[in-house]
Amino acid sequence: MRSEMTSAGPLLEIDDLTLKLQVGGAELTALEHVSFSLGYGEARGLVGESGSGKSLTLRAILGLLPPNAVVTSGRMVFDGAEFDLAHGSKADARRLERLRGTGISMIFQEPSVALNPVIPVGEQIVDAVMRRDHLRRSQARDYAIHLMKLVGIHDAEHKVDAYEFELSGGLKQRVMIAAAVAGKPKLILCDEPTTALDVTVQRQILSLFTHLRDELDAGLLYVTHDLAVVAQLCDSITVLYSGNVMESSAELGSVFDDPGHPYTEALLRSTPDVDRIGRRLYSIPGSAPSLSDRPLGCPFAPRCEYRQDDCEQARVPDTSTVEGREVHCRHPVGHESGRVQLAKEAR
Ligand SMILES: Nc1ncnc2c1ncn2[C@@H]1O[C@H](COP(=O)(O)OP(=O)(O)OP(=O)(O)O)[C@@H](O)[C@H]1O
Repeated sequence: MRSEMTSAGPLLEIDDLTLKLQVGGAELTALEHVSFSLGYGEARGLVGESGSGKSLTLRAILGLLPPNAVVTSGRMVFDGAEFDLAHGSKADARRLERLRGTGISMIFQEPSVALNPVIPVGEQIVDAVMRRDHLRRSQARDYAIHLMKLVGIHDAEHKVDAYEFELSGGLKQRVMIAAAVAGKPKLILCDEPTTALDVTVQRQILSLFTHLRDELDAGLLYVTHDLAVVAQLCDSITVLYSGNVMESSAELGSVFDDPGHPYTEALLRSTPDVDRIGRRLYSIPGSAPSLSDRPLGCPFAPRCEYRQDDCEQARVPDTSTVEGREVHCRHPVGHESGRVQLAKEAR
């Protein structure tokens, strides 16, 4: 567990982020009162099924939202500097822009989207280095080659002059990781960076992240739907469902051992596990609501095995703390006798 606070507080704090999307004349809520924090050097998994609002959360942090998105509330503190995400001034937008690439970097799911096809990949890393350090171009190139080696590109002296179309998917992703760390960011946002890769390369990239965490001491906010990835890489976890935080904890192990929210418990049960080979994998019944069809009460209630009448009456409780972590549920798993045991047996 490497989560650390400085006396000034965490590296990143997101507080009460609510985001609406204008779609066909309607205003749809995509994120509702989302809050979490990340310590210096900490890796937090931001987890949830497709459409739960993970990418929009990252985009809000970067200030790169789609044109039909409106942040109606939200405050961000990054490395001691405060940003009003809802009513940010032009000066705030310029401060956020300055953070991109130096204070905060992003690694995307699909590297081809982020890499420029007509500029050699090494040049793109050099540009990122020079945004941060006032080096001569030849020095920046040497540093780019060093970074390419750091991310496991063997013949970096040659690959530095290659174009992205000449590289395999795994190598492209390594180049993008090198470009993302070139500006020595304090925070790296990762949006499912291994999803587009085959399983063997996925594993290599994940161990690269583990290695880089030791080298760089950067905070990592890692978006994924895969709890096995979170288990390998992260210290802490925030579980999103339909734009709401369901459960959030600085202690990943405690959530995996005793999930507090029925949704977290269902996600864990539906994660493949080598110990359970041959046993049928649980799948959560039904599907997540669309933005235009969010239920009045807890959004997970229609799929929840433990739902009670009051779950469908009003939104999820604002805060409910169960043993040091936030669980936004009226009837958390383990709070009623026998629940934890039942959940464990089911897993
Ligand atoms: N610009 C947009 N206009 C309309 N709807 C949008 C827009 N961007 C995102 N959405 C919707 O908002 C919801 C949250 O999207 P988001 O991309 O954040 O989900 P996600 O958790 O990252 O999903 P995935 O794992 O599939 O990438 C989804 O229902 C998505 O379809």
